Amino acid sequence: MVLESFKLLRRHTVHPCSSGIKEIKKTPIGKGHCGSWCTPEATPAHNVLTQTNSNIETKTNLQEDAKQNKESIVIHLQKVKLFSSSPPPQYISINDITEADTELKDFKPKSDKNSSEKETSSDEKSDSIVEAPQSPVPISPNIRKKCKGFLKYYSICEPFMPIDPQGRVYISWLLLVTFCYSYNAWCIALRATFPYQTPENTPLWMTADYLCDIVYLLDVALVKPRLMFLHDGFWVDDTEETKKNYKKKLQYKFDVVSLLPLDLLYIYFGTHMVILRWPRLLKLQTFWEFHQAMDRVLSSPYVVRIGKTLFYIFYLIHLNACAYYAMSKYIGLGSNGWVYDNQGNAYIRCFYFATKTATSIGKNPKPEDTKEYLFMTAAWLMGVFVFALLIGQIRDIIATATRARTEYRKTLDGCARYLRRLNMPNTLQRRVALWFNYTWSKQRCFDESKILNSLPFNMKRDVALAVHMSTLSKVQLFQNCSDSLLRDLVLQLRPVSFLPGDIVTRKGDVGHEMYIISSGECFVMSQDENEVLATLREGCVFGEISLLGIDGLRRRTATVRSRGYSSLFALSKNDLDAALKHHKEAAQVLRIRADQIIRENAARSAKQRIKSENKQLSIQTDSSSTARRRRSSASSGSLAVDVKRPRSASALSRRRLSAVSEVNKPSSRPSLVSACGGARTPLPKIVLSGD
Ligand SMILES: Nc1ncnc2c1ncn2[C@@H]1O[C@@H]2COP(=O)(O)O[C@H]2[C@H]1O
Repeated sequence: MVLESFKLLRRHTVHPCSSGIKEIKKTPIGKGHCGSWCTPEATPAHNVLTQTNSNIETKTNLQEDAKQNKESIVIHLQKVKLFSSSPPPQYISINDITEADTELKDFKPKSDKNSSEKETSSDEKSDSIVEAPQSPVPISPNIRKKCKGFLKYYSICEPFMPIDPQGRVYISWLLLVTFCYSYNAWCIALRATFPYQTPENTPLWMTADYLCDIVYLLDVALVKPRLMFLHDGFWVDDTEETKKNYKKKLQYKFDVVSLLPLDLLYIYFGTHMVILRWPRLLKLQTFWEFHQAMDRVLSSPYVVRIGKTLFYIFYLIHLNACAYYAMSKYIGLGSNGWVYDNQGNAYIRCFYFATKTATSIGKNPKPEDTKEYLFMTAAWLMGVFVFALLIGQIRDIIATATRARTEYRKTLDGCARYLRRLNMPNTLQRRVALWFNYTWSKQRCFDESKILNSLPFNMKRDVALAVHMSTLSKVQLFQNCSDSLLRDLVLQLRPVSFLPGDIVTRKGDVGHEMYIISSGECFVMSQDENEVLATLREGCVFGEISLLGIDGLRRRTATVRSRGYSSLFALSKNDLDAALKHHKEAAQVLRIRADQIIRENAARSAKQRIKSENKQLSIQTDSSSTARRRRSSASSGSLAVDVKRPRSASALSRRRLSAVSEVNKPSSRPSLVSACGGARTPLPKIVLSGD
């Protein structure tokens, strides 16, 4: 019996708050309406059988024998849900199991043979299928349909198609609703106060009004109820659920009230009572939603933020202008020096007055009675508090937009001031300024890690990988090693830049970092720095020999100079050691390359030593033979015949060689530019570059 119950439970997991088996039919199992992995069961409204493949059930305890103590047996079932919120572990008594059994029996006659087959097959599948994670952004229905051009906007008209809240179609719709909202916000106050609605143009105004109302209605009835939403980390795209979700929101109530047909009272009051349309102003949330969406989507959201703040400022001035006109009309147009004198364009004159009172105190028409004094006080207070706030907001937005540049300027100025105070040479000051300029133009920031630190580790790594991918893909060291080496190292790489001629590593220094060239070129210089041994380009690695400590070698084996402006990634010894500990193959590659370079350098210096020894030897032979000649000529006296002694062939060739080397020897240390011209591409086998 117990075993049977277990089998039963394995096949039909009863959700702890299951309300009835009949709801199975309602609940789509597996993929949702639009193919995403959000099942309505993940929403709070659904207390139905949980049959997702992702649920792993673990039986933890069977307390006693079921046959003997049927009612006291408690099976502790802990449901571990991988991809949805897990309810607290439940203790289901054997009664519950029996209930489940009966529910199943009730269910079986209704379902046909196929369905039971389906169940078994879905059971089998549940063991084998691994649930794919849902896309972090909802898959836009119009993208799925691959509609092109204007056709994709058609999807919004399909009544059963869920709408992606981040998609372009929805944002376009929000733009339309926001336009209608702005029309209402501006025109209701304008028409209610100024005499711009006349019997002749009333039909035009009313047509515009009702077109906007239609948009409002469509928004409440067709669009908002189909908006996908996030629940328990899943995008819910079941239209029943999206509808329920919308109805639960406060926004729904405001949207419905905003559609109140108070304008039916026109029949009683007349069409000039435009103020009856005030509920339309309650759709403010859509206006905000539009700006939020634009803020998310646009590459420079500062424009949207400034636009929104300007909208508020102008709207407040507009309301002030309407109030001023209404007040003037109430007191009597042109009846005293403060009120509007009914001259010129009424709206422009009143808007000008409202702008003046809101932004300045003094030099305004003097109020003459209590009402006017109250109006002016309110206008000024609004100017002082609200406008100051809004203008401050604009300043903040601009400051945020230019923060990185401001910080860069601050650092540069601080550094320049410091060098000037210490009377540092002008050339050094110029170099520092150049370095700042170059680093800023390349990286747009000085500390990359500061920006990325707020991200979770894996995301930070992905961002760093994406940013540096173009360079890292050219590093041969990473190409032959496992991907995880790249992932391990990418966050440890520190971007550094060098100016033309800058020394990156100096021969004989203790090595603390190795480098990967991101852009630019570097020269590996010979011992006397007269010759370029190798030209390293994008993707090349250098500075590793002293870090590997081969044969106890901890010092730099060569001086490396930046040829022009160059950007490198520096990797510290500790980070390299940590990475190589887990990536033996990379350690091997580096070691082989280092060995090869050491051997090449040793061979080269041995050759040079022999060459210089030979030179010295030939100089010595020459000088000794001259001395001998002098001695012999002195001994033979002036009458002695100067007989030339034949020289040995080796001495001759040595002399010729030394003559050649004298010709070839550069008169002075070559400049880097001349060295670039004759740059060799040495060690073709060992340079770790993409090309
Ligand atoms: N002949 C060479 N060809 C290419 N690279 C070299 C050569 N000699 C030295 N290097 C590189 O220059 C670096 C200088 O610092 P390291 O000795 O740490 O590591 C050295 C090598 O990576």
